[in-house]
Amino acid sequence: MTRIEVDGLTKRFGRFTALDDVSFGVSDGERVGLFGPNGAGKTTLLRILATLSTPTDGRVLVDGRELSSDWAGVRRRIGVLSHDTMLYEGLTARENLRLHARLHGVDTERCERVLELVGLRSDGERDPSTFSHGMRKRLSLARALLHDPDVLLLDEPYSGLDRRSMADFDGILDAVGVGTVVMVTHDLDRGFAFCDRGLVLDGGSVRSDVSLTALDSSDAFIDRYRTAIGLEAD
Ligand SMILES: Nc1ncnc2c1ncn2[C@@H]1O[C@H](COP(=O)(O)OP(=O)(O)OP(=O)(O)O)[C@@H](O)[C@H]1O
Repeated sequence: MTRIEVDGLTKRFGRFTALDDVSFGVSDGERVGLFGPNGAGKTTLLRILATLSTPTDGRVLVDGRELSSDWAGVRRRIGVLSHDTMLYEGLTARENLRLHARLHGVDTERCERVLELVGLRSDGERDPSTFSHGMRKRLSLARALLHDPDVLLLDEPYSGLDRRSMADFDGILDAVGVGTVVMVTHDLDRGFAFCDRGLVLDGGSVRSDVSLTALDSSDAFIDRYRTAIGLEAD
């Protein structure tokens, strides 16, 4: 089953084309990494999938629902972890989650479940401004998971995390069992380990669509990545 269909997506900022006629599908349960150099268009693409930005041309369907005509229906199916942690200062971690739960019509009991999932239950009464970077990321992930989404969209989930926290983060995602994940990352090794498939973007276009499960090492992927963006493979 195709969860996400991206069809002829173009995004222009004034005269600048950030995404140029991008098309691909994401199957149910697939973990897709969006890779590419700075300015490739990765975040622009993820923000459109997340309904945080609208395309200039083309369309996106999630479970057959067109994003532009059923914004709220699509939004209910997706969880988003972006650079903006969307946490309110002055509220405890638990209060932050409860506020989001109320705003999105989610049973507040669910807050305890997601705090447990991300390993923060015993820190629920703390102000997130006193949290480490990794803890704040996990709390943001808890918020993204509150409404039990079918699709998770993650923008640079590993940035600022040490290797152990990265592995913890992957472990949480495995435990949560969200089927379909689209992740932007610059970490080719980590992306290779987590994702089934990698789309390499450059200059607003998909340069390569790589089955990561078919490759036997991240080095093989890094070679494919370098070739896709016009760098010589080692
Ligand atoms: N709001 C905006 N107004 C004008 N240009 C923008 C805007 N947002 C993005 N761009 C441009 O679109 C291009 C793609 O940006 P985007 O953030 O999607 O790249 P990226 O692949 O995520 O890069 P990075 O790896 O550096 O985060 C860049 O050249 C960027 O300057």
